Amino acid sequence: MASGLAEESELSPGESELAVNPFDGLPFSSCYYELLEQRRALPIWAARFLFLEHLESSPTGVVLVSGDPGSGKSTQIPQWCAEFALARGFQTGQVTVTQPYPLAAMSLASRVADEMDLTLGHEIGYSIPQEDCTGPNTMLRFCWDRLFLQEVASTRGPGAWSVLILDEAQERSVASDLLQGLLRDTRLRNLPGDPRVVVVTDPALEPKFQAFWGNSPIVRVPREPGGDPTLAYKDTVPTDLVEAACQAVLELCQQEEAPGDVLVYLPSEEEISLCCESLSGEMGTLAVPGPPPRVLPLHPGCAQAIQTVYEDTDVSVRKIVVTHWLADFSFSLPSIQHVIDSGLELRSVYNPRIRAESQVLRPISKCQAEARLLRAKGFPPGSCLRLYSKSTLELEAPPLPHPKVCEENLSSLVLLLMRKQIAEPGECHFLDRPAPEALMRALEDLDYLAALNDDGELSDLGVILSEFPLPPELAKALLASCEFNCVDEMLTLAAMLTAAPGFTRPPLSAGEAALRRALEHADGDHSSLIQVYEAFVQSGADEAWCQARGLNWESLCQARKLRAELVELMQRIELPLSQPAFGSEQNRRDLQKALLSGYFLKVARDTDGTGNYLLLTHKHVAQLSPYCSYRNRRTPAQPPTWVLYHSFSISKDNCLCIVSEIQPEMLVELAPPYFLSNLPPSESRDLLNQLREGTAEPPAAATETSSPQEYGDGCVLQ
Ligand SMILES: Nc1ncnc2c1ncn2[C@@H]1O[C@H](COP(=O)(O)OP(=O)(O)OP(=O)(O)O)[C@@H](O)[C@H]1O
Repeated sequence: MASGLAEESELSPGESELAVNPFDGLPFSSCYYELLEQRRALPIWAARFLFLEHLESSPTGVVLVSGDPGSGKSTQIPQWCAEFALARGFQTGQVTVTQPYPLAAMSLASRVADEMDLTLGHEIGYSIPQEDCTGPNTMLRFCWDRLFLQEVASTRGPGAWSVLILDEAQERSVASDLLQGLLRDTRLRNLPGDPRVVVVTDPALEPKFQAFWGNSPIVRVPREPGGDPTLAYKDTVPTDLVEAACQAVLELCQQEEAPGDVLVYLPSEEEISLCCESLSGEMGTLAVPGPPPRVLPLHPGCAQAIQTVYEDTDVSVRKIVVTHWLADFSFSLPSIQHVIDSGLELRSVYNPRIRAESQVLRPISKCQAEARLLRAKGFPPGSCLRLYSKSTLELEAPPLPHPKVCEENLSSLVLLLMRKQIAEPGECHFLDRPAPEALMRALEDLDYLAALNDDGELSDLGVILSEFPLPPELAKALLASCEFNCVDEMLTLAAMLTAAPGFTRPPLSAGEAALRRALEHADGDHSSLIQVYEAFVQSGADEAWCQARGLNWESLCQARKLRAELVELMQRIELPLSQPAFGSEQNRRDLQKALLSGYFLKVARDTDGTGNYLLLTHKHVAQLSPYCSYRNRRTPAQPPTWVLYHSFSISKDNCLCIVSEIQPEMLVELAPPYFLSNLPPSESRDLLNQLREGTAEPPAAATETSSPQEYGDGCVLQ
């Protein structure tokens, strides 16, 4: 086994002056030994040899690891697996660690590179959307799990691996569940190179994974000794959670006997921002000895700023970290002494019946509540204030986190699964089966998009769609843009819809609103997105330019990277690019056609001019989102009758987001005929069928701007 290496890295400078790093052959730095001391103090260190033994001899090739948050699983297991793989000469490739959140993959790679005394981007790397920080010599890679699933299913990525670590399996991300489902029947021990799989979880999920993985050995990390935090509940849930959380933080900061950093859990990113704004205002005026506390947000939008939550440059400054579900398991900050837990989470849940997303505010699971409490454990023990009652937790909280596979739109994942099964046909065992309706809906949507052939198998078009890191309808629109000669604009749109989907934040000031209005395009929200992107690039990707317009600079930078990635992908699979033509009348129509080729499932019609749009597929009524550019037009401009929308949300309001006008004739030309026949009976469907049969009078709006023959060139890809 790899114990030779494992023992070697236990040496300290006094024990061996000549100890060299086995991964790069260089002597260890003093920083390595400092971090080694910290690593040895982690609860998981005691389980090191047991883990390596099981990794060597597991009869199934799979090892389960279960331990509390902060016990050292995410940082130590990958290093031990790298030692194991090195001892076998990395015969079948690198060690890959999947993470459910890109931010965690990035942050862990940086920490592990330091702990191993290696270079980030060389021996240690990470792959997250729009950022591949790896090199030809990368032997340990942290990867967003969805990206890894995409790599496994398609032709991209490094292919084989020596050890695959599925970390944070208790988060129940769709990709992690699916990867386990695909791997369960793989006889790892019979594969070339004898690869290994490690599944890492919180103890609450241990029985479930143990039952799933049969007789695979399990390593239980002993719980850290240390006092339990004092736990307090609120009798009633406060009406204003942000205010209650701020109040609790301020009270803690004024107590001299309660030093230490504070972790605040709120339901959503919006509340995190409000809380940080409010606390930052208060901190300057707080009568506390020493420097004012530092308020830090922690959510997926924080990107590069993430390391600041770990930095300990000045221990005399108290840190207040404000976060949500992201830090339930993935971010362990040892300096935390106090936790304030709102007990709620805002999650996006997909309803396949009406193809709608809704933002659901719901109680966190008991398992998450326990993980949050444990953040305040230690010497001396800290405190945890739950902004809810004990009976709320006992009666309303589910025992375990919800499996995401039961809450997401599955069309992308079914596409990848079908792609994978072409190469290796077999069954996917679900840890929890998605509702049959969700799977059927996903298959139906893929069929309409022509991703399936007559036998229900993946078509050639489906294979190409699965190569794109985009939802199938957007990938289809991008492919259609090759037919309609507007690839340049559709690339921008695909990148913007994915990374920076629009004007979702209201402008803050009149000046900001005026600057932003200048970016709105007469043709609707999709063209506005292209216009915003082009203006952003022209500004030299200037952060101040974005700020002045209330635009998210980081999202726009992401969009730029994604666009470049998509261009590369198009070139690799030899799809044609086109010259920019944004703004011309021809380009406007081409863009509409390409969009409709992918989004014909998302069309709505205002039947009586009141702003109530009837969705064609579900007879559901919705309104334009308050941020839709058509809503801001001065009278007498009327919102369009027929629209195509990017998403439909049924949370606070019933709204269509990112909307552009279309002509029904175009829909008739571009949607598959059987889609139109399958629509539920409505006046709109009758009208479309009449148009198809050539028996309808074109609506006035359509005759004004377009002639029927303009829609004659149907999408060949269909
Ligand atoms: N990016 C980082 N920078 C600095 N320290 C870090 C970083 N990531 C982890 N650590 C530290 O490493 C230690 C072990 O954390 P680790 O993430 O390995 O625990 P874990 O058991 O995986 O917990 P979790 O389930 O919360 O991820 C903790 O003390 C943590 O503060």
